[in-house]
Amino acid sequence: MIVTLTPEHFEQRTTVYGGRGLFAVKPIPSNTLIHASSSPYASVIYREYRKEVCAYCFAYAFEANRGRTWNIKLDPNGTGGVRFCSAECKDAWRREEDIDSMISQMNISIDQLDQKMQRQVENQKMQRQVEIRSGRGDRTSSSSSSLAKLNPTVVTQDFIDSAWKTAENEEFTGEPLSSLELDLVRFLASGLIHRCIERLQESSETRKLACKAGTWSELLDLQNNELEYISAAPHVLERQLRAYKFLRQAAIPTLKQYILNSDSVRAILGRDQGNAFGIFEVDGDDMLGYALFLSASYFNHDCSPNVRKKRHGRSMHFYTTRDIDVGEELCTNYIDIEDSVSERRENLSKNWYFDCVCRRCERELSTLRTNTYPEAKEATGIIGVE
Ligand SMILES: C[S@@+](CC[C@H](N)C(=O)[O-])C[C@H]1O[C@@H](n2cnc3c(N)ncnc32)[C@H](O)[C@@H]1O
Repeated sequence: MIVTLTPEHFEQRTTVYGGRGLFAVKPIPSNTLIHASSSPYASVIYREYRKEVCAYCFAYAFEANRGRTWNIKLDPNGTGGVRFCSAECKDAWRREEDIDSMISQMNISIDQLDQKMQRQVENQKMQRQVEIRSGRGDRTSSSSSSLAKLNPTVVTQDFIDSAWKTAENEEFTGEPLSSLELDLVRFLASGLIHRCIERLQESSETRKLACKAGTWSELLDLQNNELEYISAAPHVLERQLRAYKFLRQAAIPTLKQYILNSDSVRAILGRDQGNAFGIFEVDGDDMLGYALFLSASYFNHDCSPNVRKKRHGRSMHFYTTRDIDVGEELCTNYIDIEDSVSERRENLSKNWYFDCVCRRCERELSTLRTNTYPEAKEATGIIGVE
């Protein structure tokens, strides 16, 4: 399926190295805005930043407000730490995002379950100490995860499927979620809420607003990196399973149907990795959270990119960095392109799970090989500097 993008400057095509990419359909001058992805489908602001980042436009208080937190709260009690930089942002968020108050209700529910888990663990610890002191308990912990029991040597799709199937029948137990896991729960909830709104209000005006972020089928059309990601970082699966089980327990009634099985959650998680963008300060380096912008997920990476991205409030904008010819692929950079070729390739392989095929890598690798093995150049005649 081809996603609807700003059609004026480019089209989506299959690349020679596999997968899809965006190609210029006409000459484009440098510094042209070629695409704006107006709102994320799923997003989260990290817990530690929630009082300092506007929930709607992602403005960072430390940039604009000289180090103070934002004081326009979602409700007078500051429920869920959701804050805004202005009354306009609060209104827009309520109108466009918090349809039927779903986000507000989910935030409250997540916080309540988290607090309940914290209290339970405190009580269990106290109980245990009493038992140990009175000689009735031993000092070893009996908790072990279902994942540890499966103990894979190589992660396969079967292994992942079976871990998720098991989780579908398990209650959330054990340690309370870490901040990272709670952020993941909120990220998943925001995506599921968009999906729910799309279903609930298919014929209304509200749906049009909600769909600024895109549709569920557009999300499903993104590249799914579940196997690559879990193979590279198997420990992450446990974090995902815990987030899913917690979410199932915390979900408000309207969301329950989307998490009875794990399909929807896995669909979002599989697209998160390899497609999500960091939400950075506009003019700084702090990463405040992350977001999935569906229509912006077709720019491939190049170590000499011809497109740069810049966040404008809630939207992600893409500009050409030089004049572009018809037929050229439009690429951004996913990583720091000041790094050496080895560092870049290691970063892309470890964190993005692909071997970069860009011309700059090819050229620099070639130089590296020639310098390391000069005889290779003589033998083949094909390795050399341009
Ligand atoms: C954000 S998606 C880009 C769109 C993707 N090509 C698709 O078909 O959906 C990132 C994925 O594209 C591929 N990709 C992007 N840049 C690449 C590059 N320079 N070399 C090889 N593969 C690349 C990788 O598979 C990567 O995980």
